[in-house]
Amino acid sequence: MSTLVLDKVSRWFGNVVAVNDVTMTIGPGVTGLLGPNGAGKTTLMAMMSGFLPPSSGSVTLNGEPVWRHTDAYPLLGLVPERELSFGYLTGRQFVRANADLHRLPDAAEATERVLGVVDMVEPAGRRLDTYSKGMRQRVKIAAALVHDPTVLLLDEPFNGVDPRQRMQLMELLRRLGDEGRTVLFSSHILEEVERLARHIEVVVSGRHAASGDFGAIRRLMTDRPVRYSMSSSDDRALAAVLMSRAAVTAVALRHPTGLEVQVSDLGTFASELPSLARTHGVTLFDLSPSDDSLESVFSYLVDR
Ligand SMILES: Nc1ncnc2c1ncn2[C@@H]1O[C@H](COP(=O)(O)OP(=O)(O)OP(=O)(O)O)[C@@H](O)[C@H]1O
Repeated sequence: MSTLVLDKVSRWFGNVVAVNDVTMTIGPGVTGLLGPNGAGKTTLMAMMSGFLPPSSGSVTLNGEPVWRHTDAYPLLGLVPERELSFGYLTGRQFVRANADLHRLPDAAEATERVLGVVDMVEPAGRRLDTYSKGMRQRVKIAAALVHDPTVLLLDEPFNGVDPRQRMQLMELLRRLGDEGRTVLFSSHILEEVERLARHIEVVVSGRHAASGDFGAIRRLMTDRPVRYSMSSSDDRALAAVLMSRAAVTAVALRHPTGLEVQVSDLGTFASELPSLARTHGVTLFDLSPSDDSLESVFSYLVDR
Protein backbone atom coordinates (compact mmCIF):
# COMPACT_ATOMS: atom_id res chain seq x y z
CA MET A 1 0.00 0.00 0.00
CA SER A 2 1.44 3.36 -1.01
CA THR A 3 0.42 6.96 -0.51
CA LEU A 4 1.62 9.96 -2.51
CA VAL A 5 1.49 13.31 -0.74
CA LEU A 6 1.88 16.64 -2.51
CA ASP A 7 2.48 19.49 -0.11
CA LYS A 8 2.24 23.05 -1.46
CA VAL A 9 3.76 21.95 -4.75
CA SER A 10 4.49 24.53 -7.45
CA ARG A 11 6.35 24.12 -10.71
CA TRP A 12 7.18 26.88 -13.12
CA PHE A 13 8.94 26.94 -16.48
CA GLY A 14 10.40 30.43 -16.94
CA ASN A 15 7.41 32.72 -16.62
CA VAL A 16 4.84 29.94 -17.00
CA VAL A 17 3.38 28.62 -13.76
CA ALA A 18 2.27 25.09 -14.69
CA VAL A 19 1.41 23.97 -11.14
CA ASN A 20 0.49 26.45 -8.44
CA ASP A 21 0.58 25.59 -4.73
CA VAL A 22 -1.11 22.18 -4.99
CA THR A 23 -1.70 20.08 -1.89
CA MET A 24 -3.28 16.64 -2.27
CA THR A 25 -3.01 13.06 -1.04
CA ILE A 26 -3.38 10.07 -3.37
CA GLY A 27 -3.98 6.76 -1.59
CA PRO A 28 -4.72 3.17 -2.65
CA GLY A 29 -7.55 2.56 -5.15
CA VAL A 30 -8.36 4.44 -8.34
CA THR A 31 -8.19 8.24 -8.31
CA GLY A 32 -9.06 10.44 -11.29
CA LEU A 33 -7.09 13.61 -11.96
CA LEU A 34 -9.57 15.77 -13.81
CA GLY A 35 -8.82 19.04 -15.57
CA PRO A 36 -9.02 20.77 -18.94
CA ASN A 37 -6.08 20.77 -21.36
CA GLY A 38 -3.14 22.73 -20.02
CA ALA A 39 -4.32 22.44 -16.40
CA GLY A 40 -0.98 20.99 -15.29
CA LYS A 41 -1.87 17.29 -15.11
CA THR A 42 1.18 16.08 -17.06
CA THR A 43 3.50 18.28 -15.00
CA LEU A 44 1.96 16.95 -11.77
CA MET A 45 2.47 13.36 -12.92
CA ALA A 46 6.06 14.06 -13.96
CA MET A 47 6.74 15.31 -10.42
CA MET A 48 4.92 12.36 -8.82
CA SER A 49 6.95 9.87 -10.85
CA GLY A 50 10.32 11.44 -10.10
CA PHE A 51 11.01 12.82 -13.59
CA LEU A 52 10.77 16.46 -12.58
CA PRO A 53 11.59 18.28 -9.33
CA PRO A 54 9.02 20.70 -7.89
CA SER A 55 10.15 24.35 -8.01
CA SER A 56 8.81 24.60 -4.45
CA GLY A 57 6.96 22.32 -2.04
CA SER A 58 7.41 18.58 -1.76
CA VAL A 59 6.19 15.34 -3.33
CA THR A 60 6.61 12.33 -1.06
CA LEU A 61 5.85 8.64 -1.43
CA ASN A 62 5.25 6.86 1.87
CA GLY A 63 6.91 9.77 3.63
CA GLU A 64 10.07 9.89 1.49
CA PRO A 65 10.74 12.51 -1.21
CA VAL A 66 10.30 11.16 -4.74
CA TRP A 67 12.85 13.38 -6.49
CA ARG A 68 16.29 11.78 -6.66
CA HIS A 69 15.26 9.07 -4.24
CA THR A 70 16.09 5.86 -6.09
CA ASP A 71 14.38 3.65 -3.47
CA ALA A 72 11.06 5.15 -4.62
CA TYR A 73 11.48 4.21 -8.31
CA PRO A 74 10.72 0.48 -7.98
CA LEU A 75 7.41 1.46 -6.36
CA LEU A 76 6.36 3.71 -9.25
CA GLY A 77 5.08 2.99 -12.76
CA LEU A 78 4.27 5.75 -15.27
CA VAL A 79 2.22 5.38 -18.45
CA PRO A 80 2.99 8.57 -20.39
CA GLU A 81 0.55 10.09 -22.85
CA ARG A 82 2.98 10.23 -25.77
CA GLU A 83 3.05 7.41 -28.27
CA LEU A 84 5.53 4.57 -28.04
CA SER A 85 8.67 5.01 -30.08
CA PHE A 86 10.44 2.29 -32.06
CA GLY A 87 7.48 0.81 -33.91
CA TYR A 88 9.69 -2.04 -35.12
CA LEU A 89 9.86 -3.55 -31.62
CA THR A 90 7.33 -6.24 -30.77
CA GLY A 91 5.11 -5.71 -27.76
CA ARG A 92 7.06 -8.39 -25.94
CA GLN A 93 10.44 -6.77 -26.71
CA PHE A 94 9.15 -3.40 -25.52
CA VAL A 95 7.92 -4.77 -22.19
CA ARG A 96 11.09 -6.86 -21.81
CA ALA A 97 13.26 -3.75 -22.32
CA ASN A 98 11.56 -2.19 -19.30
CA ALA A 99 12.01 -5.38 -17.28
CA ASP A 100 15.73 -5.26 -18.12
CA LEU A 101 15.95 -1.57 -17.20
CA HIS A 102 14.64 -2.47 -13.77
CA ARG A 103 17.22 -5.29 -13.60
CA LEU A 104 14.55 -7.81 -12.65
CA PRO A 105 16.02 -11.18 -11.65
CA ASP A 106 13.73 -13.06 -14.04
CA ALA A 107 12.89 -10.50 -16.70
CA ALA A 108 11.44 -13.05 -19.14
CA GLU A 109 9.05 -14.46 -16.56
CA ALA A 110 7.98 -10.96 -15.41
CA THR A 111 7.35 -9.97 -19.04
CA GLU A 112 5.07 -12.94 -19.71
CA ARG A 113 3.24 -12.47 -16.42
CA VAL A 114 2.43 -8.83 -17.08
CA LEU A 115 1.47 -9.45 -20.73
CA GLY A 116 -1.09 -11.85 -19.26
CA VAL A 117 -2.35 -9.21 -16.83
CA VAL A 118 -3.15 -6.80 -19.69
CA ASP A 119 -4.41 -9.61 -21.95
CA MET A 120 -1.74 -9.07 -24.60
CA VAL A 121 -0.03 -12.49 -24.71
CA GLU A 122 -1.40 -13.43 -28.11
CA PRO A 123 -0.45 -10.23 -30.03
CA ALA A 124 2.84 -9.76 -28.09
CA GLY A 125 4.90 -11.11 -31.01
CA ARG A 126 3.60 -8.42 -33.36
CA ARG A 127 5.33 -5.09 -34.04
CA LEU A 128 4.10 -2.09 -32.03
CA ASP A 129 3.28 -0.16 -35.22
CA THR A 130 0.65 -2.77 -36.13
CA TYR A 131 -1.28 -2.27 -32.86
CA SER A 132 -4.53 -0.38 -32.38
CA LYS A 133 -4.50 2.56 -29.97
CA GLY A 134 -6.09 0.41 -27.25
CA MET A 135 -3.48 -2.33 -27.70
CA ARG A 136 -0.69 0.25 -27.52
CA GLN A 137 -2.14 1.55 -24.26
CA ARG A 138 -2.31 -1.97 -22.85
CA VAL A 139 1.29 -2.71 -23.77
CA LYS A 140 2.38 0.63 -22.26
CA ILE A 141 0.56 -0.35 -19.06
CA ALA A 142 2.34 -3.72 -19.14
CA ALA A 143 5.70 -1.97 -19.45
CA ALA A 144 4.84 0.29 -16.49
CA LEU A 145 3.69 -2.70 -14.40
CA VAL A 146 6.47 -5.15 -15.21
CA HIS A 147 8.37 -4.46 -11.98
CA ASP A 148 5.15 -4.80 -9.97
CA PRO A 149 4.97 -1.20 -8.64
CA THR A 150 2.47 -0.26 -5.95
CA VAL A 151 1.74 3.07 -7.68
CA LEU A 152 0.59 3.38 -11.28
CA LEU A 153 0.27 6.81 -12.88
CA LEU A 154 -1.45 7.08 -16.27
CA ASP A 155 -1.57 10.27 -18.34
CA GLU A 156 -4.78 10.48 -20.41
CA PRO A 157 -4.92 6.68 -20.92
CA PHE A 158 -8.27 6.74 -22.74
CA ASN A 159 -7.44 9.37 -25.36
CA GLY A 160 -8.27 8.09 -28.83
CA VAL A 161 -9.18 4.61 -27.56
CA ASP A 162 -12.38 3.15 -29.04
CA PRO A 163 -15.35 2.59 -26.67
CA ARG A 164 -14.99 -1.20 -26.37
CA GLN A 165 -11.27 -1.05 -25.61
CA ARG A 166 -11.95 1.85 -23.23
CA MET A 167 -14.27 -0.39 -21.21
CA GLN A 168 -11.63 -3.14 -21.10
CA LEU A 169 -8.99 -0.63 -19.98
CA MET A 170 -11.31 0.68 -17.27
CA GLU A 171 -11.90 -2.86 -16.08
CA LEU A 172 -8.14 -3.43 -15.92
CA LEU A 173 -7.51 -0.24 -13.91
CA ARG A 174 -10.39 -1.09 -11.59
CA ARG A 175 -8.83 -4.49 -10.95
CA LEU A 176 -5.42 -2.97 -10.25
CA GLY A 177 -7.04 -0.58 -7.77
CA ASP A 178 -8.94 -3.41 -6.09
CA GLU A 179 -5.62 -5.23 -5.61
CA GLY A 180 -4.62 -2.34 -3.35
CA ARG A 181 -2.47 -0.42 -5.81
CA THR A 182 -2.51 3.35 -5.90
CA VAL A 183 -3.79 4.11 -9.41
CA LEU A 184 -3.99 7.71 -10.64
CA PHE A 185 -5.18 8.53 -14.15
CA SER A 186 -5.63 11.93 -15.74
CA SER A 187 -8.47 12.95 -18.01
CA HIS A 188 -10.23 16.07 -19.23
CA ILE A 189 -13.57 14.23 -19.50
CA LEU A 190 -15.78 14.21 -16.42
CA GLU A 191 -17.88 11.20 -17.49
CA GLU A 192 -14.74 9.13 -17.98
CA VAL A 193 -13.43 9.97 -14.54
CA GLU A 194 -16.80 9.47 -12.92
CA ARG A 195 -17.21 5.96 -14.31
CA LEU A 196 -13.92 4.72 -12.97
CA ALA A 197 -12.61 6.75 -10.07
CA ARG A 198 -13.46 6.24 -6.45
CA HIS A 199 -11.93 9.57 -5.68
CA ILE A 200 -11.47 12.64 -7.88
CA GLU A 201 -8.98 15.51 -7.76
CA VAL A 202 -9.74 18.49 -9.98
CA VAL A 203 -7.06 20.87 -11.25
CA VAL A 204 -7.64 24.00 -13.29
CA SER A 205 -4.99 26.45 -14.53
CA GLY A 206 -2.36 24.81 -12.35
CA ARG A 207 -4.45 25.12 -9.20
CA HIS A 208 -6.19 22.49 -7.12
CA ALA A 209 -9.90 23.23 -7.58
CA ALA A 210 -11.76 20.42 -5.81
CA SER A 211 -11.39 17.02 -4.23
CA GLY A 212 -13.79 14.27 -3.22
CA ASP A 213 -15.83 11.31 -4.41
CA PHE A 214 -17.69 11.73 -7.68
CA GLY A 215 -20.92 12.47 -5.83
CA ALA A 216 -19.30 15.47 -4.15
CA ILE A 217 -17.72 16.70 -7.40
CA ARG A 218 -20.96 16.12 -9.28
CA ARG A 219 -22.94 18.11 -6.71
CA LEU A 220 -20.48 20.97 -7.13
CA MET A 221 -20.93 20.84 -10.85
CA THR A 222 -24.66 20.26 -11.24
CA ASP A 223 -25.44 23.90 -10.52
CA ARG A 224 -23.90 24.61 -13.89
CA PRO A 225 -25.73 23.82 -17.09
CA VAL A 226 -23.61 21.68 -19.43
CA ARG A 227 -23.84 21.58 -23.21
CA TYR A 228 -23.44 18.55 -25.44
CA SER A 229 -23.09 18.12 -29.19
CA MET A 230 -24.94 15.12 -30.53
CA SER A 231 -25.60 13.44 -33.82
CA SER A 232 -28.07 10.69 -34.54
CA SER A 233 -30.04 8.90 -37.27
CA ASP A 234 -32.98 11.34 -36.77
CA ASP A 235 -31.89 14.59 -35.09
CA ARG A 236 -35.29 16.24 -35.36
CA ALA A 237 -37.13 13.35 -33.67
CA LEU A 238 -34.47 13.18 -30.98
CA ALA A 239 -34.73 16.94 -30.39
CA ALA A 240 -38.49 16.64 -29.85
CA VAL A 241 -38.04 13.79 -27.37
CA LEU A 242 -35.27 15.57 -25.46
CA MET A 243 -37.29 18.78 -25.14
CA SER A 244 -39.91 16.88 -23.15
CA ARG A 245 -37.38 15.89 -20.48
CA ALA A 246 -36.98 17.94 -17.31
CA ALA A 247 -33.19 17.44 -17.29
CA VAL A 248 -32.89 19.18 -20.69
CA THR A 249 -33.13 22.98 -20.67
CA ALA A 250 -32.46 23.78 -24.36
CA VAL A 251 -32.12 21.99 -27.69
CA ALA A 252 -30.91 23.50 -30.96
CA LEU A 253 -30.67 21.77 -34.34
CA ARG A 254 -27.36 22.33 -36.10
CA HIS A 255 -27.03 22.84 -39.81
CA PRO A 256 -26.83 20.50 -41.75
CA THR A 257 -26.94 17.75 -39.11
CA GLY A 258 -26.58 17.25 -35.36
CA LEU A 259 -27.91 19.07 -32.34
CA GLU A 260 -26.76 21.03 -29.32
CA VAL A 261 -28.34 20.09 -26.01
CA GLN A 262 -28.14 22.02 -22.76
CA VAL A 263 -28.58 19.86 -19.69
CA SER A 264 -29.26 20.96 -16.13
CA ASP A 265 -29.07 17.53 -14.50
CA LEU A 266 -26.28 15.47 -16.00
CA GLY A 267 -26.94 12.29 -14.03
CA THR A 268 -30.59 12.04 -15.08
CA PHE A 269 -29.77 12.94 -18.69
CA ALA A 270 -27.04 10.29 -18.92
CA SER A 271 -29.25 7.57 -17.46
CA GLU A 272 -32.32 8.48 -19.57
CA LEU A 273 -30.69 8.98 -22.94
CA PRO A 274 -30.02 5.38 -24.10
CA SER A 275 -33.54 4.13 -23.38
CA LEU A 276 -35.14 7.30 -24.82
CA ALA A 277 -33.23 6.81 -28.07
CA ARG A 278 -34.08 3.12 -28.17
CA THR A 279 -37.80 3.66 -27.49
CA HIS A 280 -38.07 6.22 -30.29
CA GLY A 281 -36.03 4.18 -32.77
CA VAL A 282 -33.20 6.73 -32.96
CA THR A 283 -29.59 5.57 -33.25
CA LEU A 284 -27.04 7.79 -31.48
CA PHE A 285 -23.85 8.32 -33.49
CA ASP A 286 -22.00 10.72 -31.28
CA LEU A 287 -22.31 12.49 -27.92
CA SER A 288 -19.58 14.78 -26.71
CA PRO A 289 -19.42 17.64 -24.24
CA SER A 290 -18.96 21.03 -25.95
CA ASP A 291 -15.56 22.23 -24.84
CA ASP A 292 -16.71 25.72 -23.99
CA SER A 293 -19.16 24.58 -21.41
CA LEU A 294 -16.71 22.09 -19.93
CA GLU A 295 -14.23 24.90 -19.46
CA SER A 296 -16.94 26.96 -17.81
CA VAL A 297 -17.73 24.11 -15.43
CA PHE A 298 -14.08 23.91 -14.45
CA SER A 299 -13.70 27.63 -14.00
CA TYR A 300 -16.88 27.62 -11.96
CA LEU A 301 -15.10 25.31 -9.52
CA VAL A 302 -12.09 27.60 -9.29
CA ASP A 303 -14.18 30.74 -8.87
CA ARG A 304 -16.36 29.30 -6.11
N1 LIG B 1 8.71 22.12 -20.35
C1 LIG B 1 7.85 23.13 -20.37
N2 LIG B 1 8.26 24.37 -20.69
C2 LIG B 1 7.39 25.42 -20.70
N3 LIG B 1 6.07 25.32 -20.37
C3 LIG B 1 5.60 24.11 -20.04
C4 LIG B 1 6.45 22.95 -20.02
N4 LIG B 1 5.71 21.89 -19.65
C5 LIG B 1 4.44 22.36 -19.45
N5 LIG B 1 4.39 23.69 -19.69
C6 LIG B 1 3.19 24.55 -19.56
O1 LIG B 1 2.59 24.27 -18.31
C7 LIG B 1 1.17 24.27 -18.41
C8 LIG B 1 0.62 22.93 -17.93
O2 LIG B 1 0.98 21.92 -18.88
P1 LIG B 1 0.65 20.37 -18.67
O3 LIG B 1 1.14 19.65 -19.90
O4 LIG B 1 1.15 19.93 -17.37
O5 LIG B 1 -0.94 20.38 -18.65
P2 LIG B 1 -1.96 19.20 -18.88
O6 LIG B 1 -3.07 19.40 -17.93
O7 LIG B 1 -1.26 17.90 -18.86
O8 LIG B 1 -2.48 19.49 -20.32
P3 LIG B 1 -2.59 18.52 -21.59
O9 LIG B 1 -3.67 17.56 -21.25
O10 LIG B 1 -2.93 19.48 -22.69
O11 LIG B 1 -1.22 17.90 -21.74
C9 LIG B 1 0.86 24.59 -19.85
O12 LIG B 1 0.62 25.98 -19.94
C10 LIG B 1 2.12 24.22 -20.58
O13 LIG B 1 2.26 24.97 -21.75
